[in-house]
Order: sequence, then structure tokens, then C-alpha cells
Amino acid sequence: MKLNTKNLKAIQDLYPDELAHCYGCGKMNPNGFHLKSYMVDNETIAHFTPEPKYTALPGSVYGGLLASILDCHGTGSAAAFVCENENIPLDGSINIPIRCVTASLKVDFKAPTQMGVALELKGKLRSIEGRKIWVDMTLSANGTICASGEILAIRLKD
Ligand SMILES: CCCCCCCC(=O)SCCNC(=O)CCNC(=O)[C@H](O)C(C)(C)COP(=O)(O)OP(=O)(O)OC[C@H]1O[C@@H](n2cnc3c(N)ncnc32)[C@H](O)[C@@H]1OP(=O)(O)O
Repeated sequence: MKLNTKNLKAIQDLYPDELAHCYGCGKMNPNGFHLKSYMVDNETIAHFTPEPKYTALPGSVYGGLLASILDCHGTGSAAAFVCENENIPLDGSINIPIRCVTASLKVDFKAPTQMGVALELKGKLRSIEGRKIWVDMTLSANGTICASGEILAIRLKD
């Protein structure tokens, strides 16, 4: 699915500048991946096209890179789901006051991930229990789920 992001704000772009240096998704990191995740209906979605230098076997993407983008999609999704739960707007009118970091990340690699195509990451909220947020994720290439992930993100205390 091609996502029209014209009227959407990326979750990571709602982090305040001083917390936006993450290598995977920080807008302030000039060398990073700049992953951008969006809330669409009840799920989160991101697209990312790896450069050929992130090759594993010829023609397929290195698993560490896939884990990296799932990590950032997962924490961004966790922050967004908490915002939705607490009626905090994601429309860019404010920087979001929710900070989530990864406590645990599990990735299952199900099929080789084709290099040279836009990968699609999706996240669904499994549960929020206090400061713990579990998000289930998939990563697809050309409509085939190549990896699934689950993340436990922890909401930082104020
Ligand atoms: C703002 C932009 C952020 C961008 C982030 C991009 C994604 C990242 O790469 S983040 C970097 C990688 N992650 C980290 O460096 C985190 C390192 N770990 C920590 O800082 C701490 O362990 C932290 C914050 C996760 C939890 O510490 P703390 O706030 O003291 O909470 P703590 O009381 O230990 O744990 C809270 C709950 O989570 C549970 N928990 C913590 N870690 C785990 C774990 N690995 N597995 C299962 N449960 C866990 C605890 O058991 C506890 O549960 P309960 O409330 O039921 O007792």
C-alpha cells in the first residue's frame, strides 16, 4: 500500500529536538535512517528502502538492519498508542510528552527480504499495562511478510 503522508505527521517528528538524535529515527541525526512511522486508523505504518550496502546474502537485506527499523517503529508505535489512549494529539500541534525506550525486542525472520524495494512495517497494539507497552509488528516486502517482531517498550518516568 502506498501511503499518502501529505496530511500526516510522523510520530518521530513529534519528539522534541533534544530527544531526536536516535540513529534509527531521530530527525536531528544527520547520519541516521530517519525512519518515519505514522498512525493510520488503529495501526502504525512506516516505509523504508534499505541501501544496497545493507546486504546480507546477495539480493537480500541484512537482518540487523531489519531489527533496527523494527526497534524504532516499535518504540514510535508504543508512544503513539499511549498518546491515543490518553487523548494526546498526534497532529503536530504539540511535541508529544511520551518517551518510550526498548526493554525487549524479538524478531523472527521468516523469509529473505528482497533488496531494492520499499519495505512496509506495521504495528498493532497488544496491550498497555502501566508503563509497559507491547506492540506486535510485521515487516513486508512486495506483500510478503519477511519478518515479524514484538517489542516491550517502557514509558520513561517524567
Ligand atoms: C524518545 C526517543 C526514543 C527513541 C528510542 C529508539 C529505540 C531504542 O533503541 S531505545 C535504546 C535501547 N534501550 C535502552 O537503552 C533501554 C535500557 N534499559 C533501561 O533504561 C531500563 O531498563 C528501562 C527504562 C527499560 C526500565 O527501567 P525502569 O524505568 O527502572 O523500570 P523497571 O521498574 O526496571 O521496569 C518497569 C517494568 O518493566 C519490566 N521490564 C523491564 N525490562 C524488561 C525486560 N527486558 N523484559 C521484560 N520486562 C521488563 C519490569 O519487570 C517492570 O515491570 P513491573 O512494572 O510489572 O514490575
